Amino acid sequence: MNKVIPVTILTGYLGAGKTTLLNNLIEKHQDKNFAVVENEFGDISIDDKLVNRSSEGIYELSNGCVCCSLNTELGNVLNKLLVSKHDFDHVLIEATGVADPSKIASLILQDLHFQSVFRLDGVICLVDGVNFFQALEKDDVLARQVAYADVVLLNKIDASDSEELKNCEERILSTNPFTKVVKTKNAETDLPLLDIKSSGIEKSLNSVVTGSSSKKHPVKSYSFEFDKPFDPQKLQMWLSFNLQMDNRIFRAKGIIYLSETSNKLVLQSVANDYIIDKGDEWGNEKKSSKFVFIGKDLDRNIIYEGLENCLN
Ligand SMILES: Nc1nc2c(ncn2[C@@H]2O[C@H](COP(=O)(O)OP(=O)(O)OP(=O)(O)O)[C@@H](O)[C@H]2O)c(=O)[nH]1
Repeated sequence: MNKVIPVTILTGYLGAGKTTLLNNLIEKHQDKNFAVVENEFGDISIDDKLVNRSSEGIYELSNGCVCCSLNTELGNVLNKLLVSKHDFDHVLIEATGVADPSKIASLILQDLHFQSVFRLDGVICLVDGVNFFQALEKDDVLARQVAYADVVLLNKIDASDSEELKNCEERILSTNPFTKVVKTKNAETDLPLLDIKSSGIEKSLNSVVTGSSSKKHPVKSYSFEFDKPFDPQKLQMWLSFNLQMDNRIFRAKGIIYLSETSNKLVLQSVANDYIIDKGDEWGNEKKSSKFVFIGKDLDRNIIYEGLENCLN
């Protein structure tokens, strides 16, 4: 297998509708050969389509998909899939109801071996429109799941009233202003959820209001824009310190403007890792850097001043 395989992570709190979405995606994309990685085999209601159980613990389905359980570390499971005889062109990982998706995402983004085989396509978070706020109060996990999501499906709209849904949507967007929120029943949507990487950080950052912040909850997001170019060394040091050593920022995205290059640089950070990739050429576009940071106990002014000190 020598093509780069997209990986989609499905997250969401217990019972939010992840399995429902997984089944929808498999049904809708008959052309794809999925490798589905689940926490526990049996979660997914596709048993009737099973045709055989291979010795490596990978289940082959009649539609060409394979399915295996996340019974050991994800790295081992992915390696097992890669060395298996099975051919697949997209990986769907259903993360456990209480998982922190950043751990999964950072394995794909940072592991040198996996980097060359997989690319993180997107993180889709299922939110239960009926009990979102109760789940939020229990712990940080749901806020983290929302913070990492490229798309949030605000599900079970049939069972929740419009006022409640409006509050949920506001809260989701104030936690993560660059996510896309789609209201769904049975996790059904026409919005493309796979191969969404191309929709880009840039577009999402452009829609973020500069300097926005959420209101009275611990997970906040702040966005910043700078017209002057950055000094690459200074910025690298600031990013290493704040993203790798300090645990308060748990998600960051950005477009970086350096005077040395005619291309944009794209920053992606999950958990304590970050990567900077070459983006499109600036062309005639007005050059500026844009960042969004999501995390807990963040101080907007300190971040702003820290970044300002890294300008040329
Ligand atoms: N009313 C309603 N029920 C839904 C909707 N979507 C899913 N459900 C139901 O909610 C229950 C949980 O859905 P799942 O898809 O299993 O949720 P999950 O996130 O995979 O659950 P866990 O794996 O236990 O965390 C099932 O009974 C679904 O049929 C919806 O939009 N409206």
